[in-house]
Amino acid sequence: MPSDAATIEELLQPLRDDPKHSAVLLDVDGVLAPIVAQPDDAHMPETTRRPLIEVAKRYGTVACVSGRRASDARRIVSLGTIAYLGSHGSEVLLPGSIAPVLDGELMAWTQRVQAFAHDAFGEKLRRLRVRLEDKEAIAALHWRGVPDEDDALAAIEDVAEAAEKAGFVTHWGRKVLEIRPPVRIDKGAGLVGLLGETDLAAAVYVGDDVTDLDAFRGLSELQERGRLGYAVRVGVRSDETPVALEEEADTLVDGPEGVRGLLRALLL
Ligand SMILES: O=P(O)(O)OC[C@H]1O[C@H](O[C@H]2O[C@H](CO)[C@@H](O)[C@H](O)[C@H]2O)[C@H](O)[C@@H](O)[C@@H]1O
Repeated sequence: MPSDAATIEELLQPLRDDPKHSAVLLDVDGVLAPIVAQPDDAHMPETTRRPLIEVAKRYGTVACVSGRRASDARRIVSLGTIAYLGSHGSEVLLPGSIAPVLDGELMAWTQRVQAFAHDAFGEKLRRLRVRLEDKEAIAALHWRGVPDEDDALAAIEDVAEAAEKAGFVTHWGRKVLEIRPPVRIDKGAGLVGLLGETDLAAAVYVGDDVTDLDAFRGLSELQERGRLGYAVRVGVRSDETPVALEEEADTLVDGPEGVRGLLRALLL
């Protein structure tokens, strides 16, 4: 992160100068929706929804980019006029669409991923109160808030090792292990797919986790391709902030409250 960090208002000025040719790109969990123990309980507060509705009216492109299924991200954000990139950029749900466009290569793995996950999710993980999230081609094991997080993590590390041996790819997020197919899943590639044919003056991406680093790099790729002028990468600080996110972000804001402030700053 640059040491002579400008204020968020200053960093967002190029977007405010040309909102119709600017993109506002937002992660969901830990950014718009505060982190909670049960993924199904996540929601975006009304105090965030109000400025987001105004941002969606003013800016040319507004999209949520989530590790969740695109439809799940839209359920949480509950705004039909913006785009959703789900499953870490692999699914595209355009504004007003009923169903997402899915990545065929990824979806072809659903049965194999789910079979592995259900076998792995045995008596031991259940006793430790680990939760299994079914995202079709991706399976997620969550241990946030279980009675013994250390024991749960140790058991999940064993599952990760077995998953890698079985040919899957594992990815660690905020108190979650994802078991993924060995195909490219990348928020940056998703963004380049969504915006690669659009000429943008400026864009901001806001994220809180390792998977968001790919989105930061996606902005750089759009710049290198000459499709995007100015880019600002915003990290969302928490007690779980990955070091790499702090290093690669242009600036940091504090939690979903800080994101709300950023949305309001886009409307100044
Ligand atoms: O890319 P995101 O929109 O940030 O999605 C990342 C993961 O978010 C969810 O898990 C995280 O949030 C949960 C609810 O606050 C929390 O309980 C969990 O510990 C976090 O890892 C979601 O369940 C995952 O599928 C997403 O990949």
